[in-house]
Amino acid sequence: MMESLRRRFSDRLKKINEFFHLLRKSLGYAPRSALPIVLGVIFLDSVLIAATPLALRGAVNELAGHAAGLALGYVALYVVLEAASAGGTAAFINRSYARLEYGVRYMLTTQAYHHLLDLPQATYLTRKVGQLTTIVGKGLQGAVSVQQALIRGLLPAVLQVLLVGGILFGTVPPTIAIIFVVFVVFYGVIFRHNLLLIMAGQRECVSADIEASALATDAVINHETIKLFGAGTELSTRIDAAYSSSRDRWISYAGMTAKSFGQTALVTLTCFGVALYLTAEQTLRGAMTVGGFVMVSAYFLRLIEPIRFLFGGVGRLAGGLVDFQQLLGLLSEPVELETGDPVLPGNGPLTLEFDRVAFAYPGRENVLDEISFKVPAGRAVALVGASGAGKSTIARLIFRLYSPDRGAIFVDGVAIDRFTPAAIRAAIAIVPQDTVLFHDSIAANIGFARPDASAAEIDEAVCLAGLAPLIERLPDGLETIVGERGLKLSGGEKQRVAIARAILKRPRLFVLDEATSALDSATERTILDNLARTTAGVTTIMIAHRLSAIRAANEILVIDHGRVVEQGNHAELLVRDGLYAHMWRAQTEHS
Ligand SMILES: Nc1ncnc2c1ncn2[C@@H]1O[C@H](COP(=O)(O)OP(=O)(O)OP(=O)(O)O)[C@@H](O)[C@H]1O
Repeated sequence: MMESLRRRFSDRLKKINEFFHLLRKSLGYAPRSALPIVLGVIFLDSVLIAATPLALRGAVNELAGHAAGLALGYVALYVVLEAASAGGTAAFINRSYARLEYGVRYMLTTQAYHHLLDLPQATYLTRKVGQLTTIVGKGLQGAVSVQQALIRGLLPAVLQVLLVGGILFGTVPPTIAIIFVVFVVFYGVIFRHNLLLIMAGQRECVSADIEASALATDAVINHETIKLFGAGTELSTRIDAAYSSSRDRWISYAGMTAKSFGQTALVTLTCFGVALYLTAEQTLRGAMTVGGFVMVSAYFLRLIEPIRFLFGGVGRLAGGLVDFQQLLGLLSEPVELETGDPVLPGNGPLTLEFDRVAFAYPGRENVLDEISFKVPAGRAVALVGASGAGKSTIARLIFRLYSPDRGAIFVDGVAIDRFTPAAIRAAIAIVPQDTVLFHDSIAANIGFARPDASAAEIDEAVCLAGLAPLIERLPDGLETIVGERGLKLSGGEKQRVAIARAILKRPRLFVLDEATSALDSATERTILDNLARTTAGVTTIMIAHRLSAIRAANEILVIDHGRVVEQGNHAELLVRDGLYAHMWRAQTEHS
């Protein structure tokens, strides 16, 4: 019994701590200059609101006593206080609050997107893009709701409760002031209880939302594949199911908030009724003035407003906290480490060395097993082998998208983990196996490799990549927009954009991962000749299935099950009559 009480108490304490932690975090995103101004104006507004019923009481009492001069003075004061609060401070709060809110939106959006871009590759392989963007969008809105509920709901309510409480204790009989305290305490207890319950309900709704929108975004991204496989109906059914589960959860959540709203309305009305009854009774007995009655009723009515805002805001606050919590979770995921030297020394072609490198993707068997090889500066080395042998994985390790589990990789004799990933990536260019382009112009997609490149340099890269005939044919030339992920270009055209981009970068190490696999033989020959000229003197790693594309390499490494099983130039490997010779015969015999 004691143990279960202790556990319940510590659970509660944990939840309350978590709640305050989130509140503190959300305030952390408020611009420093805006927050004190907003808080100052809210304080002033609360003082005005608390003082107004006092002036009203004075006006009613003096009117009842027919003291014309004093009565008019109180009426004037009442009007001025009302106008100052309703017109002046309220407008100023809106204006200064906008600076705060948009400041938070800016800080959080930019921080969230910088963070997403800095997350390691592995994170993207386990999450859907729609999931990440929904978390950012909802989290941002959540932080704004939390701030709003706090700064425009909770804070004025607390300030007014304190001020009104103080005034009531000084001006009306204690029984009435005690009703007020009972009201605030009941209110507080229900508020806290409901907030925790509603947060739990919201959490379920939000995760259903994120799941549904991740599924829908994934479907939209893959719309072409869905059409090609006639899977539209199946996907629509799954999207329907996901959204209907989210709808059902939101409906039951709305029931929960309505119940909480009902409870608080009951407490408010009961306390209001009892307080007015007691005040009326005291007034009839002559213990209070009519002005005092009007004042008490004005205080309760005035308190109902911020309190209603607060209650109406419980759902928003709870929802905001849950969404914001999800975003904070994402923001706390570790980013790629940027420790190490930010620049690679020298500027010539790099030497590259793999020394007994072993690597496995998380939860998978070893892909690379004790791989060792060396590429001297300015030489071209080809990696060949069966599909899934681990060739692209070697490229990913060079780019530091992953780190070896054992062994080490060196550039110019220095271990690559001595440099930041950005430093390594700045020195290398890749033509990847699958080219994905930005929804932008061809020029922008090529220039992306080197934003300071001149138009003449982009034109040169376009020619070397064999893109010139295409550009001439297109009405908008280099300014042609390539569509979502480059969908308006053919596979071979996209690949040539990627080649132009890599050429423009003028790297110290080229990685060509199936760089010409989507091209016809004649175009491949021309581009390979151009590439040979461009990469002459630059260290190059070529990965290819079509052996004709790499036969000129200085050295060819045959990879099998994550190991280098043969090594030599084309002629040497043919003489050796091993796996390479077998692959070569298989390809030439069929052509
Ligand atoms: N992100 C990943 N997570 C888990 N396993 C992966 C991941 N990427 C690749 N693999 C697995 O690692 C192995 C090697 O993949 P890799 O892409 O290096 O092969 P490859 O030799 O380049 O193949 P291909 O010639 O078909 O491109 C494959 O079995 C693949 O399924």
